[in-house]
Amino acid sequence: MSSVRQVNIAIIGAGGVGKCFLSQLVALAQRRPSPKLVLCYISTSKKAVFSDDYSAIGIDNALSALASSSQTPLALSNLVTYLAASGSKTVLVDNTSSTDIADAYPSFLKSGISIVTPNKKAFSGSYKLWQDIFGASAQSGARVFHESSVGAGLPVISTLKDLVETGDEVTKIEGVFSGTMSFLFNSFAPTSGSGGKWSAEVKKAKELGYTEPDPRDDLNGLDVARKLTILARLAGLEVESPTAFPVQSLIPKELESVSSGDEFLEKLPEFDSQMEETKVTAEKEGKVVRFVGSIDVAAKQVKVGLEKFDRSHPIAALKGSDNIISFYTKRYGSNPLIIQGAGAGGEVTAMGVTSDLLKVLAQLS
Ligand SMILES: NC(=O)C1=CN([C@@H]2O[C@H](COP(=O)(O)OP(=O)(O)OC[C@H]3O[C@@H](n4cnc5c(N)ncnc54)[C@H](OP(=O)(O)O)[C@@H]3O)[C@@H](O)[C@H]2O)C=CC1
Ligand SMILES: N[C@@H](CC=O)C(=O)O
Ligand code: NA
Repeated sequence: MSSVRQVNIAIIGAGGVGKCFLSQLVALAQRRPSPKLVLCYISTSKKAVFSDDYSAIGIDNALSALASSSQTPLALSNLVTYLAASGSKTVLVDNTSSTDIADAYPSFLKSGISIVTPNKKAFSGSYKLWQDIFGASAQSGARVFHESSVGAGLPVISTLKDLVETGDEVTKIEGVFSGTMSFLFNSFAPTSGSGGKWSAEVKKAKELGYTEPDPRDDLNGLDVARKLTILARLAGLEVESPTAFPVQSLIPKELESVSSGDEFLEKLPEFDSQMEETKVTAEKEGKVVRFVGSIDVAAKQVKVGLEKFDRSHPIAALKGSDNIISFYTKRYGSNPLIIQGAGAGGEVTAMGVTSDLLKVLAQLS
């Protein structure tokens, strides 16, 4: 039986993923009355809702409370102090892509505050930050889970951890790791038919909530590089950063210095011919082009970029925002363990965050 009666929840970020997480939290609180989940803090980058006595913010009214609030977010060091002083077990849910918040994870964890997040920045930042995060967690007992930082809700991180922790030897990880890139190439260069214009598909991917807040973070290959950094570290490689290995960018050279994501999207149609050329070159060989990544654990090599595939290849045949991730291991031999399914989108990403929250609750009890 649970000894913890109440768990405080603090949420930062109420965008595409954050809103879906909130609705999953409403359902979770209804399904599982114990421990009582008390939302004591919620913020976006401009607004916040919280009170000195930690009184519960109605989870189902949190968005309207945020919209009408005149409070501004606490500075991160003050948020650590505020949450640590509540006297209850607390979980921070970081639904942003903020590097500043990621850099503060060790402080939250040292203060006993557990973290669940789809934000890749902390786990793909410097190797020192990685060590500080897991060191702080081991020291305080606070938990940290980040399933949705790779493959959205797909069980990619938990599977890799299980393989490693049960003593299997992971030799290679490869596949399609970006929901945005999958969607873009599946619709721009389909295995049959002609496909849409590159810039129009990029705009659609953003509207569907698949891209990073700034879609250039997807198109420059860094989002995939961040995911591979996380997986490589879990597989035992001390990768220093997502720029420590070759990463192909799909940003036209002429747009590299554009200042905002909006201006980038506005100008992108002028450069559609560049991606069209790449597509036609592959078509002349009877192939399609796809954006993939791989980690060769033995050779300690990680790479991210475009490759050509036969139309019958499982990577060429993906649909929508699907990811496909193959784990080659000693136990699985030449037939890899394969995980496939939607790799982006609010609901499936929030599902990974909610299931991480359940893991924390199980371990706090
Ligand atoms: N979308 C997807 O399919 C997937 C997303 N992820 C990850 O989930 C995270 C969220 O993505 P998504 O919901 O799509 O992004 P959105 O841009 O839709 O939402 C981001 C939210 O975070 C808030 N925010 C940003 N910076 C700060 C800050 N410094 N302090 C407080 N709040 C902040 C924003 O507030 P404001 O509006 O005021 O700026 C906004 O509410 C990202 O890390 C992303 O990589 C992971 C897997 C899949
Ligand atoms: N922008 C990312 C979101 C999930 O990590 C993607 O498209 O995969
Ligand atoms: Na995942």
